[in-house]
Amino acid sequence: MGICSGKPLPPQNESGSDSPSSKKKEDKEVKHEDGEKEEKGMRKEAVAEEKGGSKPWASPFFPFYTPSPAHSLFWKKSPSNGRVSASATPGRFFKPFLPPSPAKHIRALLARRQGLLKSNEAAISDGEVGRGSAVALDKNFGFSKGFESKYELGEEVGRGHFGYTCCARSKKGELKGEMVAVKIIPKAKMTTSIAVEDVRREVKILRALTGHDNLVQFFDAYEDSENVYIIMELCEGGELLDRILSRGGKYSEEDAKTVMVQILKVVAFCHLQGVVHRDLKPENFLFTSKVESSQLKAIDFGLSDFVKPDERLNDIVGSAYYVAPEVLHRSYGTEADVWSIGVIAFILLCGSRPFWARTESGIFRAVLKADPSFNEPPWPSLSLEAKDFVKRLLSKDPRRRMTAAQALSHPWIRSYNNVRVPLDNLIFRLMKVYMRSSSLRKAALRALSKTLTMDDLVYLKGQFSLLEPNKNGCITLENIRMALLKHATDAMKESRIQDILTSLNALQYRRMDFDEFCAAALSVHQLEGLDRWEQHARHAYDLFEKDGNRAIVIEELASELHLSPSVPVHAVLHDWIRHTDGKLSFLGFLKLLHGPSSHAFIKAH
Ligand SMILES: Nc1ncnc2c1ncn2[C@@H]1O[C@H](COP(=O)(O)OP(=O)(O)OP(=O)(O)O)[C@@H](O)[C@H]1O
Ligand SMILES: [Ca+2]
Ligand SMILES: [Ca+2]
Repeated sequence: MGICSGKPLPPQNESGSDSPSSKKKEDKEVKHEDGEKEEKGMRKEAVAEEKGGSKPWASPFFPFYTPSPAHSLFWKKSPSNGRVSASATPGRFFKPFLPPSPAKHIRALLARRQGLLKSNEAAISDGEVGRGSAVALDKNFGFSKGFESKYELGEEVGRGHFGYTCCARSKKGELKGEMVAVKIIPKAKMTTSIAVEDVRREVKILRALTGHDNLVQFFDAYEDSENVYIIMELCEGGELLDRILSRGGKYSEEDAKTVMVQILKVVAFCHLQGVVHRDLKPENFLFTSKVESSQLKAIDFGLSDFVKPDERLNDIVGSAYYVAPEVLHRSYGTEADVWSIGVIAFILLCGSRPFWARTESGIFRAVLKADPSFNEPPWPSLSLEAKDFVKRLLSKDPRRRMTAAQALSHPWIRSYNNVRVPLDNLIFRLMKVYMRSSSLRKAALRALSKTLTMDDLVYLKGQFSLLEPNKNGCITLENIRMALLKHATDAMKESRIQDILTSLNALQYRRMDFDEFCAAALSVHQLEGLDRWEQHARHAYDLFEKDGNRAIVIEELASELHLSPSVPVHAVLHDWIRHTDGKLSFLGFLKLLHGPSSHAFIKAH
């Protein structure tokens, strides 16, 4: 079955960051994957386009793009009526003004959901042999019945790979007379248990998270023998992608901030609730109305999942242009969403995609290896803060990447309308490791915390006050429990609060003041990613020398860092201890800051 998309495919004639020499291999890879015809067809078209390319930018709109059907319904003046116009597609030399286009899902994702992977590929892909095979599927969801008696279905307003959305009028109940949106997912399309589970989770997550200002409001879910019907608020302003395109790609910094703040708020909220969206892209944000300043709403939780703070997911999910490197490495958490937001931010500010190539594997290579350029126009004319903001979202190492809550406290965003920053799960993860650390490591972190800048402290102060310290300026485990309960939805109440509290058990018999909180909740990895890291570290080491450094023997240091017995500790740790007095050297100090070693730590040495 071909993959049905409600929109034309993106132009395929741009030069990506992948090398031409890799093309042969990609052609081969395409043969194994679903969407082969589509890709090949597009390639032919691309060649034709390259030969006859004419200047597309005379029009404020991109002529190859047909907006979603929602446009014709809600937008009086649609920015484009035309279908793909081969001759008008931008040519190679128009880079860097490559407009974004509707993103396709990663092919392996679709293949798994359609049961198209060969059984051994499916097994390798995530060790779930047989999940994709044709065992009788239970397509009963336990949703309400009698959709037709409650709603009068109207026109289609949008379409995706998994379902199509219509507007509808409510005939009964609280919403009587009101217009709603109904996402209809045909059961016939659910050919694997993965596809069925996706729908189950989509509704469960929507139901649990509904209520946030920037998340589409969920009303109910229905089913009959043919379809699942998800009833939501009707967003009449169209997709963010359509707005980006109708503006000719670029947003002023102020306008980009308006969009970014709303995206970050809803994503920070999802992450706190333990939900990762996994498909953030401009198509999945809708405006509530045609008014330029109308609210933005996140939709489409079809690929979303629950993830615990220390859990790593491994299935490759999302849309190629927006997928984070660690997703391709099959070990990721909520940070992957932040990467996608970085891609959206990059597009908003400069009008083109940071990672582009002709084929899916080319895009993946770019995501893994290429650094987007911030030297080409319009970047030199944008503020340093805007660039720093985008770079810190597009950090390849997820541990160095800002969280959504941190991004809301970044200087570029912070100045915007006094944004309220929500509680950040990251602080609990870091506090947990801190609480389990030796007094030597705590002293090292405390020294480092004394070198934090005002910007770092703004975020930490905000987080500390969200935990509502007692009058004496200290937090206890009870404060954390209350703060978590206050911010939790049903999604989180399931298990996570208890998990977090258990992980912080060491706080049970003591309290923590702000100074110690800074040492506990700072991220060494994030600081390491900054240009000024060397200065920070040197300064911190000087402070540590004055107050904290002590003599330590190699064996003690090895056990402190949880080095496995197989590591030749004397050879490895030789330079970490100063020979003159047996105290930590600067190198040892840096290693200790990282805390108990991971596998990667030992390998990296
Ligand atoms: N609440 C809504 N109000 C108005 N339009 C909506 C609403 N929800 C969805 N749509 C429209 O329907 C389209 C498809 O919905 P959605 O993205 O949820 O489907 P999907 O099949 O999961 O898509 P995808 O291929 O991205 O996975 C959206 O892009 C949007 O244009
Ligand atoms: Ca979608
Ligand atoms: Ca979807």
